Amino acid sequence: MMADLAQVVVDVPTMQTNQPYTYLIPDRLVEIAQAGMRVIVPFGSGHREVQGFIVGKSPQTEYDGELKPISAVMDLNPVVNSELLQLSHWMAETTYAFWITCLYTMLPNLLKAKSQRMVRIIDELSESDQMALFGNQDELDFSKVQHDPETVHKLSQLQRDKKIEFVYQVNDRARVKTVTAIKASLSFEQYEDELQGIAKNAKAQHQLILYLQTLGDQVVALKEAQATTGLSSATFNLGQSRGWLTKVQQEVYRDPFLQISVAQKQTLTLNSEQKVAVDTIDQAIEQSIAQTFLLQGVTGSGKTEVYLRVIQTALDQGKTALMLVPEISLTPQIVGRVRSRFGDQVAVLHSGLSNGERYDEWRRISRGVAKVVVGTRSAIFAPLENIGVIIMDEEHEGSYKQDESPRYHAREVAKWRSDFHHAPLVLGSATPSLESRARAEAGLYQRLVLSKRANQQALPPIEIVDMRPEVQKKGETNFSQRLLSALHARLERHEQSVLLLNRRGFSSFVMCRDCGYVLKCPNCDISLTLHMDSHSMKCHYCGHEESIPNRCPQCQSRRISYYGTGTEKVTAELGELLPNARIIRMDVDTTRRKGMHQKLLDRFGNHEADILLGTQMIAKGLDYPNVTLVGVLNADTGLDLPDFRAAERSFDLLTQVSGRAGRANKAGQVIIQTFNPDNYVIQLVKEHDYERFFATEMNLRKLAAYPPYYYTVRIMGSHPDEKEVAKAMFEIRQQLDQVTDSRTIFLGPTPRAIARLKNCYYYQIIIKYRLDQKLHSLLSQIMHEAQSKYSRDLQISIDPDPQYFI
Ligand SMILES: Nc1ncnc2c1ncn2[C@@H]1O[C@H](COP(=O)(O)OP(=O)(O)OP(=O)(O)O)[C@@H](O)[C@H]1O
Ligand SMILES: [Zn+2]
Ligand SMILES: [Zn+2]
Repeated sequence: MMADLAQVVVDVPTMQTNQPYTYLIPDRLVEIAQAGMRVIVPFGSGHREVQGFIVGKSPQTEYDGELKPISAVMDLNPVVNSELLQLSHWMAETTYAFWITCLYTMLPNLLKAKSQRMVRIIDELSESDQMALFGNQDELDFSKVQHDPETVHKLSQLQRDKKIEFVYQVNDRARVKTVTAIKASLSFEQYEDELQGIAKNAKAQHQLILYLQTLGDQVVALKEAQATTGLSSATFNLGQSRGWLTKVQQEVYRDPFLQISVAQKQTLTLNSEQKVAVDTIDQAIEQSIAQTFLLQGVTGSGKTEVYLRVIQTALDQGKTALMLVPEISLTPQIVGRVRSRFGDQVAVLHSGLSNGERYDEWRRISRGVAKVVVGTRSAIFAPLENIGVIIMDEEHEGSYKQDESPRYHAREVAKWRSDFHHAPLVLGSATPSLESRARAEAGLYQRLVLSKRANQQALPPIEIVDMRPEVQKKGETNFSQRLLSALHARLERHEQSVLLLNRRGFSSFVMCRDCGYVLKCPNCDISLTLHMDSHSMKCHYCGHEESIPNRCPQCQSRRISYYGTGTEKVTAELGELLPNARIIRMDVDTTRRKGMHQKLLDRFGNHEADILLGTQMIAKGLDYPNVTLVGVLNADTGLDLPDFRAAERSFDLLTQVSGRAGRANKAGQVIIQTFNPDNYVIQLVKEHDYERFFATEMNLRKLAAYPPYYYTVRIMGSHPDEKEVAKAMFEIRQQLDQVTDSRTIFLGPTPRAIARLKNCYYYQIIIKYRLDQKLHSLLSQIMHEAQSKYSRDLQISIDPDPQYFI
């Protein structure tokens, strides 16, 4: 027999089912079914039905095996195009994720529909069957009875007798939003005739006709027509009954821009460095070259303007553009800028959108209506065709890596799409990740430098204030004399200040308040993490453990304590010190409600407050001309986190926040308070010297065998029983030892920082390697075997290039 076959990846996320299954395409679906569509297929035993994706079709083939047919198709057009289909497969391979999970990751939530299986009567049933099964209805929701074996048995008998059939009601949650709209039904002359026929005093009818004459072929939302004419809905209803107009349902897109204030449109003349950058990237766009550029520009150097110009070039070439930002709430102004330049062609994708808004934006993109996409991490999967350029702003940000499955890094996906479309990729940052900077050093990326601020001013001078004498003099305080008088001066000059309270790693480590000493692991030179559950200090790398000290090992002070303090407390302290200052506090609590983030920033932008005090969320992307002072209350918290990227992250954060001062015509100043004034990170931030930081940090990474010299992978195991997970992880370690390259380095297994979470114990192995041909397939094999080899409750996950080691 000849038949069309489809390869289907089913929505059963286990390793055993992580491959396409072959199904028969029934005759009625042959014309419809295509790769990239969602389908319903029978799977396993009994009446189980699952959703899946067609990932491939094979033409008419001889087959004699027992193949099951696809039950239903959920889409009329593919929801995943062939590029994204290939990408999903690559991603599943490289991130050790299930293929089905990767496919869903690419789609808006609303498309993750559940289907409902209904039983429908097609021939008359016996009175007793009718009543027992269906009552007065002629349909039955199968999920309500599927666990009752007697009913199921009865139903399958009836199905065999062709008395009933199974149908699928796809409860597609994807709902298109519509509004009532009107269009004119008559020609201009016909309206003239109608005008003759209405009474002179029927003013409203008169006006309606005149309005309809202006419409031509336009379809106008009823609301809008009412607003324009000032006529009531009764008048429009009358017009409809007289045959003057027709009402139609018009599809609308929910506007996700309501929250975002659109910045003024401005035309800037590029400075010479900007011009070189734009010209170089333009050339790659025009010649379709998949070159990666590292746009390394100091804070306020006008990177955004470069992005906007090259997006314009892509559009001029009839292509599209994709721009990623780390978190819309971190870079709220950028969306406004893109939108003001490119208007309705822009679609925005980020987690702050409702599911409906997200779905609408996604449709605008896949239909080719939106040609520019701005969005956060998952926007990298935007179904744009013919991409001309991909941009990643703040490319060093950790949020570009997803920390749940699939554990992809948007930068790697961007690279893949850049290759696919032969389009350049632009990585922009004032503080590039060491990985990217090193690749530029090696010539893999082309480096473009913006060394000066766009406003022609110098970067703001940075002053370091040693908090140890301050605290000794005045006792516990968050404000040095120096910072207070600088704040005072700003109040008098009606200028604004930004204060950063660094909460990174809050309370997780122990520091001496007298000498700044931080407890470190004797083996790894990485700070120990406080574990309240076991009342001890632990190293997350080698497992070293010691008790929480009472006295500082360096200066014997008793003032060694958990370090950290909250924004609320600090705001109150500042309120007492500067009673006349108007302060806006910005942290997770004050920005929890939708739109609050933007509201607070707008208030600050309108100078309704003098001081913006907040956590990391205020450090990036803000561009307010009146801000002339930036204060960092506590530079230390991030410095000694038990993570080899701790120094890099601190350097980034301090540089970024410093960059908020003096961005327009007024000069800026920065004050950084610290208990570790001699720390190299703080010193190099003060010098605005990213390049030296890069060189210094590279040396340390080389010595300690960390990225970018080595790649890292983390294997994580969890189980409700600690013995089980430990045993499995030690076995995995042995398995790795036997096969992998001798230069590959293993750390662990060790318990994780939060060793017990949701009643599961977590152990990890960290692998550092340079070239290891066998490692990838071995790790895939470990994933495959985990569920069959060990107890069912053991969960194994593999994270390539983990961003956080805590
Ligand atoms: N060629 C130019 N001439 C005048 N002003 C410019 C020029 N280019 C950019 N600007 C202005 O300089 C300011 C800083 O630019 P932008 O915000 O793009 O910097 P950035 O490099 O993205 O900085 P950051 O990394 O700190 O966010 C903006 O207000 C922008 O309008
Ligand atoms: Zn001390
Ligand atoms: Zn250690």
